[in-house]
Amino acid sequence: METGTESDRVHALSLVSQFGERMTAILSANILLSAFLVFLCYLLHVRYNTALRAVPGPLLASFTRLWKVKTILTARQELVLLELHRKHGKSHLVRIGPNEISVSDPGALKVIYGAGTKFTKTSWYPSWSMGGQSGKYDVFSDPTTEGHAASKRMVSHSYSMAAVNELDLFVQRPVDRLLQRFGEHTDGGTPMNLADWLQWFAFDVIGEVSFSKQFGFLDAGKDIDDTLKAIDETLWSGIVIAELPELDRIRKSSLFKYLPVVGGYDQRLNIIIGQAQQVLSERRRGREVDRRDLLSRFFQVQRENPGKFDDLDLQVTITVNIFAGSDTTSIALRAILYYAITNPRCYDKLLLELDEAVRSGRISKQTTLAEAQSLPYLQACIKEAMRLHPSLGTQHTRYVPEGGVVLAGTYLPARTTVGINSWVMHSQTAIFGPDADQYRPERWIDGDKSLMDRHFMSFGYGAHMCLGKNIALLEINKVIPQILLHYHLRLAHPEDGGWSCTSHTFVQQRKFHVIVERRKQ
Ligand code: HEM
Repeated sequence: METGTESDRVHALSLVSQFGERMTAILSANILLSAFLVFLCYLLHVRYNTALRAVPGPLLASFTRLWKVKTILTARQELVLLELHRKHGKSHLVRIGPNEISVSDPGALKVIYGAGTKFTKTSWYPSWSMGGQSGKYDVFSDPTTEGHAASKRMVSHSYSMAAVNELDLFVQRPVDRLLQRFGEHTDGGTPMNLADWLQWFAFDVIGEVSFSKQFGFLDAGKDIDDTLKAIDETLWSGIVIAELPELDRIRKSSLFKYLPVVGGYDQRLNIIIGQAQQVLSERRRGREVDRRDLLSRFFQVQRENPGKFDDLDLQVTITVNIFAGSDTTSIALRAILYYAITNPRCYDKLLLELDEAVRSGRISKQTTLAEAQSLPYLQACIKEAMRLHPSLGTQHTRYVPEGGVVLAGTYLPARTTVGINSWVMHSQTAIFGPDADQYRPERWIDGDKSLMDRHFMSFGYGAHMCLGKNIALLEINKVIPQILLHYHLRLAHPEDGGWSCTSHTFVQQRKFHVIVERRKQ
């Protein structure tokens, strides 16, 4: 009897236990199912409960910003955007994030970026702050209209054409050094990798014009202390943080450095910030310079505006020059030379114009900006290369202001992120002609130049137009004619296209090897 009771109890206990296990399994399944349904509802909400639902684009992009991050990590985001706009051409809008639209409508350019616009820079920008962990904004990273305007007021005069004209000699020094380096590659010398040499040149120029001190890349003929490698890695980390600004908020955490791609961002950024700090302290300690470089102009701004432009302002302004002004310019230089030498008809025509200008005395040995700008075909070649290969591969993103906006016939509510990519705008056949995807400098001579100029975005647009544009143009207009007049260039490896490109923020060209021959003068 007792034994029977015991076995009944064991049986009952086992039933209870089985029941419990089943209930736990059912509950777990229910919780999982509920979580899945909640997640599904969230995704559907993100995808459809918005005015953006009608805008075409990749399905995944409408659910998550990770689509854009993935696209960036493919290293040719501008080509992906180009392809999407080709596919959805009629709409002029492509949804590339749950809350982000890429715009190709030429009419939207003025609306988004034009004078008096209420569109503001997005959370993409602050993570690029050259103040590093101090959080101090520079003129590029400041997302506020007021902050940006105040910084710009302080420094813009130093970048004016009048100021830049005084920088001619600063640029000539690195030009001379570069020409010498070209000479070392002639007479059966090894092909010259212009991807490297033009980057070293552009960095040395920025050193000269900013603080009268070259980085020394042209002398060393190499990336000293892997500085440029560090900058490149910083750009990779920077763009991922810019796309996922949540990461910016945990940058100060001690675990941040262990994250893939973004970890070590500040340490690398500090290499550039450190260079600017060193230059500043050298000058404060009395290093003499006999010329008016940008730093001496910024010191003057500081003296004339006590309390309004402190040392940190000065430091971020110098740092942003290095960051924004070097790679961008070298990319433009590579593009100008690449497209010229790979299009023999244009190359011959350009050389004819340059040789004739020398013969007639229109340009001097150390070509000045004004002289170069008087040569229409050279200017057309510069514009056309910068149109086909803009230095920045990113969208210049802005928030739609209060009240929303109608772009390309679609209403977009306030706080939608919108942007135009210069690669996409420059491919618009309505503006640049049916052969917009071809290199044809003549379009800038026989086409509607004014219309094309109004849609040329390589230097940005409107209030945030590149501050260093005049400096970049000075560099380009001095060095390109001088190289072409002295040396004949041809691709060393035409069979593989002559270069390869990868883009993070900038669309960098690599392995641009050329055979250099001295030209008969
Ligand atoms: C060919 C060379 C260059 C190109 C293609 C270029 C391109 C650009 C573009 C597209 C922007 C606007 C970005 C945006 O709105 O998101 C910009 C802004 C800027 N660039 Fe350049 N840049 C070049 C050279 C330089 C140089 C040489 C400097 C400095 C010495 C410089 C300093 C700046 C600064 C400070 C800004 C921020 C302007 C603002 O937001 O008000 N850039 N640049």
